[in-house]
Amino acid sequence: MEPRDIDGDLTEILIEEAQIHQRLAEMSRQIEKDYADKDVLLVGVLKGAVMVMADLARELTMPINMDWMAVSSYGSGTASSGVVRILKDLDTDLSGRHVLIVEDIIDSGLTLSWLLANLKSRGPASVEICALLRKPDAARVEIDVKYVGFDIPNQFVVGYGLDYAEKYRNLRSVGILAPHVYS
Ligand SMILES: O=P(O)(O)OC[C@H]1O[C@H](OP(=O)(O)OP(=O)(O)O)[C@H](O)[C@@H]1O
Ligand code: HPA
Ligand SMILES: [Mg+2]
Repeated sequence: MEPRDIDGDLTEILIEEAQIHQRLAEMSRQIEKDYADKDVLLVGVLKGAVMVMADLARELTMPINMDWMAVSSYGSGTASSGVVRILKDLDTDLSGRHVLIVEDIIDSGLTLSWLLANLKSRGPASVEICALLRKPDAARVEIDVKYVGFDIPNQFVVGYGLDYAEKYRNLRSVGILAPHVYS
């Protein structure tokens, strides 16, 4: 049987695994400084942020708490539906907590602007955002993001947690999905 090679579905590798880890290390040093005297709660946004959360959390040398929320707005397409649904809520009470949302990507910004407002309404001491990727040319809302890994072109990317129809999350690098896969 032919090997089923998912790399063949990419037109280009955008960010190699080593670059991701190097950047996450730099971001972690900044987070350690900024939260030197604070207990931080990392809130990972399922499912895309699983890889970022796992690697960022292990790179951080300070004590942290972790919790997860599942929201979905893309379903099995390549464009945001604009409607954010909570599929799983946090287990943690946010009152008085320093929350750092961990995301894989900010595309239109609709998911995070909704999530930010939702979490801020729960009485936390602070809420900031850490996102590995951001598409500046796709922004439909302005969001104040404290930690960003890479600004990328406005193309649909997969890998390192990011999916197309639930596939490609296990690629170690981030690449541009070939249009023939989804058109
Ligand atoms: O800035 P936006 O245009 O709102 O897009 C970003 C969001 O879309 C993706 O989630 P998705 O809905 O695909 O869920 P998933 O993480 O389970 O794949 C991604 O993980 C972000 O949460
Ligand atoms: O470019 C993307 N790829 C995968 N999932 C996404 N969710 C928002 N943008 C993207
Ligand atoms: Mg998705």
